[in-house]
Amino acid sequence: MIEANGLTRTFRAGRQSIAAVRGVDLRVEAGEIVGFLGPNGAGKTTTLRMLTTLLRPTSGTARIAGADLATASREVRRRIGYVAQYGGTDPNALVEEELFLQARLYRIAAAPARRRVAALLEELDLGGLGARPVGSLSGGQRRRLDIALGLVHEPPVVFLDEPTAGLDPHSRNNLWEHTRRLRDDNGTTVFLTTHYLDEADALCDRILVIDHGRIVAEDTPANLKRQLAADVLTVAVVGDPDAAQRLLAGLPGVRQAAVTSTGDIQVTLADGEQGITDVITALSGAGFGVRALQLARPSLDDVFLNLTGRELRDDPRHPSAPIPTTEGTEHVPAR
Ligand SMILES: Nc1ncnc2c1ncn2[C@@H]1O[C@H](COP(=O)(O)OP(=O)(O)OP(=O)(O)O)[C@@H](O)[C@H]1O
Repeated sequence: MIEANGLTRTFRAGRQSIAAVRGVDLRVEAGEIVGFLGPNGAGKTTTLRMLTTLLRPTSGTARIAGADLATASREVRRRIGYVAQYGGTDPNALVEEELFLQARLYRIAAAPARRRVAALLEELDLGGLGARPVGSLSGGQRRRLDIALGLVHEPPVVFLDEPTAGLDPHSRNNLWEHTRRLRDDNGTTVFLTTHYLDEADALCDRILVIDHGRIVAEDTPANLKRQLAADVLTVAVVGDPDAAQRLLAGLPGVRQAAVTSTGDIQVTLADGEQGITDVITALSGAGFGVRALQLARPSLDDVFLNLTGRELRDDPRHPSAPIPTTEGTEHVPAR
């Protein structure tokens, strides 16, 4: 559904040449939800702007929903929805007017446009808000309107730029639910950028990590965690911890075993779920009792740090604690 080869963009800033995106290859299948992550300045926005025809690549090619970016950019625009980080909607316009206008801009005739608006209001949980001025919506409602505006022409692919930035946790969950539904009910392909690793983990089938203009990793969240960060098991044994440590250090699947200052044994495992069984079996076979066990699974933060040497959330523009919106709670209807 999205295929890019060697996508490159260099900017000129005075005498300087800035290689923002340096040969990005990517492939997104129909119906996938793919998260595009990277530290500040990594090249996410530049890539997104190229894929959505807003910026011409310096070199490289891409096809979106079957249309070539360079030779059929108008067709690309027709086949994609793009939800920018800051929607430019007039705050005084009414919600349904905005949607209707957008539908008309896509040359949808008046009667079907009205039907489409009604369906979208329902789909994105905005029923009853059609006659409200856009400026009166809460943060979560506003983001859902932005998404509805991007979906008016029923595009098979939608690009979301930081869809939940600044929303409170409840509104973020609600938006994830809507994004999943887009894919599950309509088969829409979703390509999104995010600064929230928990969002990428919870929502995305696959993650692409970009750093210094190049893709440095791509896989499912689970595989990335397995490959790039380890599970750590802390065991408290009844018996001599040094002897237990020597025993555990020799087990297959154990990368490292060390006795901590409190006399526990910290075991780094390639695969925590399998490893925990092997550790217990080996300890009890050698006559050690087990007083306590604790397994720490890696997070995408660990993966990210390993890959880029940087935290994803070290930018004050993207605080780790989401800024609450005026809306306290939003109802996610049971499905
Ligand atoms: N119009 C421009 N002129 C010059 N340099 C630019 C321009 N746009 C982006 N850059 C540079 O290209 C690099 C990549 O920027 P880009 O905005 O794509 O990163 P990003 O990953 O989206 O970052 P952020 O998370 O901060 O939004 C940065 O070094 C940026 O300063």
